[in-house]
Amino acid sequence: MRVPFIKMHGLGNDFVVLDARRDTLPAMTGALAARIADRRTGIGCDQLILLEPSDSADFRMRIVNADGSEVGACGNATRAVVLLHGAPARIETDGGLLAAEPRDGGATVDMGRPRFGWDEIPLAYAMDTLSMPVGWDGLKTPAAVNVGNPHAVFFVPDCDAVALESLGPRIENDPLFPERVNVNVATVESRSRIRLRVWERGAGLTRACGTGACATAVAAMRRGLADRAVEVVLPGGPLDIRWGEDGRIAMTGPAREAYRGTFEWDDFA
Ligand SMILES: N[C@@H](CCC[C@H](N)C(=O)O)C(=O)O
Repeated sequence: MRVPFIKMHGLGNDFVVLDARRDTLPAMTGALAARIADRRTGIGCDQLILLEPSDSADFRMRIVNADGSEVGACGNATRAVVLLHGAPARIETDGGLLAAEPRDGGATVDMGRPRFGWDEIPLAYAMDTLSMPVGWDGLKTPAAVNVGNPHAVFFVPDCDAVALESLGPRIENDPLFPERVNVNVATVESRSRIRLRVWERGAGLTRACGTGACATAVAAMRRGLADRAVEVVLPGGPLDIRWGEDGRIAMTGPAREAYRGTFEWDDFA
């Protein structure tokens, strides 16, 4: 069976989007998604995105990491799919209901309210999540935030100097995080600008992570390091993050369609 796909990205965090609202597709499995995501033998992407019909929203978005794990949130993909939708949309995800609207070649997404309880991250045992009393080599006392998915945020003098390729997978898979974790290293440059690199759970180093930008901005604001509106600059470019008085996070940034194609489902099944 030949299946159409759309290749999209948000600041270089790239996606293969399959639209099962229109095309009837066989069931997606983690192994199949991982084969499609493979950059040498598949189409290649950080996340596979499946759009499906929804009873409670305009459509449902499923998010599968390159390693085949299905997860609750992806900020960059949310901007990409609302751009594709071409109109304001309510989107059902495993991490909650999101409202998003296209804007200037990108989108603004209401990412909802962050959660800070140790069991909501989740962590393996109770501890302070604003300044966790733990460390891995030079990286220590992270903040933990759940924005539909789990994040650990480390504030460091220079995020470009951190060996994230080696520390990222160690922290991601530490038993302290029973559902693994996305690892963020951030440098606060001013009260309105933060530099950020992210080792993503299930995908490794990516050029940008929307939920990572939200988690980092909120952690910096809670620690009194930043104002309620910040520019978070990732290797792929900047995102505008605002944490409203109502507790909800608004993320604004670009998204692009790169190209469209088809593939033979059975080649990957
Ligand atoms: N790229 C994403 C996050 C994708 C999911 C993440 N790797 C996880 O496992 O939670 C973003 O833009 O937020």
